[in-house]
Amino acid sequence: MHRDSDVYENENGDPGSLNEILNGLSAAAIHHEGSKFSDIFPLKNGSFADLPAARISEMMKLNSLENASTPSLFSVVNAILDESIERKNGDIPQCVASLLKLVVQEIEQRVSKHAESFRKQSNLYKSREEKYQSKIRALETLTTGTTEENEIVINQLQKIKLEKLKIDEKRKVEEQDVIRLMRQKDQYEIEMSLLKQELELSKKSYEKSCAELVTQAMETKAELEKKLKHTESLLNDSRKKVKELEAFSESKYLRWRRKEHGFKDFIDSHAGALQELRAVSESIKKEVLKTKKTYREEINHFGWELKGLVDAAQNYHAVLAENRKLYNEVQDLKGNIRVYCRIRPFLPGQSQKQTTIEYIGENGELVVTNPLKPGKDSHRLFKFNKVFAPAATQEEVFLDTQPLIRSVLDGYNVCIFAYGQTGSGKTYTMSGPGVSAVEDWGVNYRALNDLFQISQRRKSSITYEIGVQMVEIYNEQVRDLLCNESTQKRYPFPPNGIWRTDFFFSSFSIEIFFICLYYFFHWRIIVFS
Ligand SMILES: Nc1ncnc2c1ncn2[C@@H]1O[C@H](COP(=O)(O)OP(=O)(O)OP(=O)(O)O)[C@@H](O)[C@H]1O
Repeated sequence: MHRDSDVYENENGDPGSLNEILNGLSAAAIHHEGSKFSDIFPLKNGSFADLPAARISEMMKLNSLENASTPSLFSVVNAILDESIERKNGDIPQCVASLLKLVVQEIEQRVSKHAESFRKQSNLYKSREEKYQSKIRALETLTTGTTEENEIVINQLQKIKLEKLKIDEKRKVEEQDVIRLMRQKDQYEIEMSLLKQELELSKKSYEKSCAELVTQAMETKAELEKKLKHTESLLNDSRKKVKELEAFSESKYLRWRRKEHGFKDFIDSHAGALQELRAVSESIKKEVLKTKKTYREEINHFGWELKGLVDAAQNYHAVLAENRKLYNEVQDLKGNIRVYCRIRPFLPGQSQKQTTIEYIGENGELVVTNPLKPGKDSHRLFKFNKVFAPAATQEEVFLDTQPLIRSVLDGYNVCIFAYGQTGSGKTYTMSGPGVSAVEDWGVNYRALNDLFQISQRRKSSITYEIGVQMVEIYNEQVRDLLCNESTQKRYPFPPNGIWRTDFFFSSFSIEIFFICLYYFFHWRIIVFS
């Protein structure tokens, strides 16, 4: 940085003009390293208002204004004011005001410095003038000496006069400069006073707006605090409500979740069932179509069969009569009365060696021995329709009588007569040793079971009316075993008195056991239309 003494003297030690000084100041400012003013203030292309507050404060701290030239400082001030007037409607921010203040202070300092330097220079010029005046006087005294010396002195005087003239001219120029600078200074001072006034006004308006803002801020703060308290209380209430709602929604969520699962399962199961139903419906449709087709075919076929059946029904009575005739012929051939013999095995405790059975033939022959009689009489031959050996089962005995029993369903009378001495096995054969096991069932149970099964199978076409009669012949007396009244028990029985539609079975310790089954039936001929 140039010192003040350097500014006001040129290289030869002569004082420089004000323009040079200013130029020197500008050059010094321009070549100052890292603080070129045009870099700090973008006056032409940029905008002062674009400068951030941080940048302005940085400039203020760096003393960048000391390095700036005075015209550039004035340009800055003008630019700030123009900018503020144009953009901010006269409002000047605090930072800008501070900067302006600094700029104005800098200008004031410089102006005072310049005035001081001008005073010093003026004094210097006055002292030099006095020195030259004394020199002139000395020279004038010398002129009174020798002419040569006088001439020399005159010449020197001329030179000095010339120099003086030059200096006077320079001085006049400098005085003019000083006057100009003084005028400029006055102008600047006027501008500065105007600026100061504007600054004061701006400051006042700024302070006023600041105060207003502060009161507003206070009011707003109080209001906000009030609102904050209200909001906090609301927030607390809301939090409580949120917690309650959360708990409620959680429970509701769980309940809905359970319901959803239930519905889902229900829907899944129903969807599955629906699919199955659809599949079943499809198959049923197909089946229905198929059945319709089959039904149509069967109807046709049935029509033909019905026709045959009607023909057969018309011929039934004739066929039945023929059947009866043939059956009778078979019975005649076989014999209407058939006699079977069943040999009871030895009872526990009876000796096996005491048997009198000599021979059992396949064709119903039976040879018994009597060791008490001699010769031919010791053997006796009996002839039956069939002889059942001691090992014969209840079923084998029944199977031989079954066709005969079934013929009652065709309208024939059948009688099974069991005869034998006490303990020979009549009850065993007809009823059986017990009813709990089917294999023990005797002829009665098996016959009735068989007849009921057949009547059940035929119930769609034939209705059977079944009656039973159970009588006892004992000591040449015939008695009704199913009658409760003692007067009517003995033979002759009242008309239809012995027919019972109930069944009654019991075992009897009697000599002769007799059972007769008589089935009434009537045909019901079904005619299909
Ligand atoms: N085929 C058989 N196999 C095994 N045991 C039999 C057979 N037949 C009869 N019995 C037995 O012989 C005994 C007498 O039989 P059952 O009572 O049937 O004779 P019953 O002729 O009816 O006599 P009653 O005339 O005195 O009534 C019974 O203990 C019976 O179990």
